[in-house]
Amino acid sequence: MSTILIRNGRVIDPSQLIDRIDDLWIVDDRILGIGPQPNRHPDTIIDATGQIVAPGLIDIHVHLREPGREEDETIASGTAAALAGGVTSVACMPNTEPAIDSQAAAEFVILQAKRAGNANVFPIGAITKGRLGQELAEFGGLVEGGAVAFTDDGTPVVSAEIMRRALEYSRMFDKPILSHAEDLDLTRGGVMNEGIESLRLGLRGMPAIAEEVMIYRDIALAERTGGRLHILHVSTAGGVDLIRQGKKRGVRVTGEACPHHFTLTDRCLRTFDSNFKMSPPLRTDNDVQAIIEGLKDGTLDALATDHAPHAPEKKSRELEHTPNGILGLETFLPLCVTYLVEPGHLSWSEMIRKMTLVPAGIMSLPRGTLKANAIADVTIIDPTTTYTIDVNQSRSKSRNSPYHGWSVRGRATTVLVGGRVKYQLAGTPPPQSTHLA
Ligand SMILES: NC(=O)N[C@@H](CC(=O)O)C(=O)O
Repeated sequence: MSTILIRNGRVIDPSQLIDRIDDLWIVDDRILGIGPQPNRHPDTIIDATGQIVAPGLIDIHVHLREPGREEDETIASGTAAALAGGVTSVACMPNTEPAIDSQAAAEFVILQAKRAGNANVFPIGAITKGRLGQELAEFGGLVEGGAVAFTDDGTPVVSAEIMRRALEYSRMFDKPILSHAEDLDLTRGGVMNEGIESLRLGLRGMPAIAEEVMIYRDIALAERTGGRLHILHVSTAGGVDLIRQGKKRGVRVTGEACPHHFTLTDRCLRTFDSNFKMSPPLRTDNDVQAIIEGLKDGTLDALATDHAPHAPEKKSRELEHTPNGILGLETFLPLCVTYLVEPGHLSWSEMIRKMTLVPAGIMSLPRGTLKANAIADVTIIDPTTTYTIDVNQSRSKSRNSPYHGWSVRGRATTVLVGGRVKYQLAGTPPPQSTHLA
């Protein structure tokens, strides 16, 4: 038996409404409890004075690229990047090659994650076979193989009929359908948001309405079927409002926001830098404000990254030919601290809730809490440290971050997965053994 005491940190656990200076005790792979534990003696002590002790962060929108695109990322490299960002669990997207659309494919992901031994990985299954939008995938087999949700992310489900069936069928498994909300006719050929900036730059735009019509459709289908719908990477003011209205009507809909959609705008494209190209695209100041409002009033339930690594040779093509997407895992926490907590939009507890308890709830992951007997995934955060993001230090195989050189605040210093220290930021004092050498 091994007992770890994480001493004197500011323990923030939204699942128990805890935010106080206290000790956290771990025995083997489980949480023992918060506060004094009579007759217990730690084998190891981690001093968390001045730091925040939170449930391990969860990112439910991650592209790990394996199988098939190992030049961009592998399950090992992506989960190493997760740990360096304080993320102990990721749910990974099925737009791999081949797509994760079968029990065997889901099992492969779980096996590779076990081999890597970094963060926990929960695979997400495709809605349609091969993500081709034609025929539903075998949800039962996928669930059997460990899939926690379904999506064709990267592309929308074009057919409303198939989306309706997916929402109906998923009820049998109580798993959410994740919507990549995009009307492909409206976005065809676009490389950025459609608006005054695309006009100035002479670049083909993707209008906000392309996202909004699909969010509208999918909420209507969820309302009709009673299925559970989660809207991925919400980027538009109109989208936030549709989710808000849907929730008011009692539709089972949740939404997520990614850091790039509340820290950047389409003005960034003036540089023609491909690291500002992603799907959905960066929008306007008005949309950024709406996303922040949505996070504040609970319309946007979760924070997630849409970590989308692409190898340098792909991201160095001209804007029109470069793939969509940017890295997210290592910059997730500092961007949320710097742009949500520091300006006072969210409290620490509210932010951590959207990175732990809520995403765990959306995908029914047995994670996201420091309750006694829970799996001991813990992220220790230095809330005041400022540092400069250096993409060349990334554990990802790719380098496509628009945040290189940015000065940010807040960083994970020690990360435990299943009661084991899996990551320590360089310069962090190692855990102290209480036994004589
Ligand atoms: N979000 C992105 O910009 N890219 C995603 C897929 C997607 O387009 O959603 C990717 O897989 O690269």
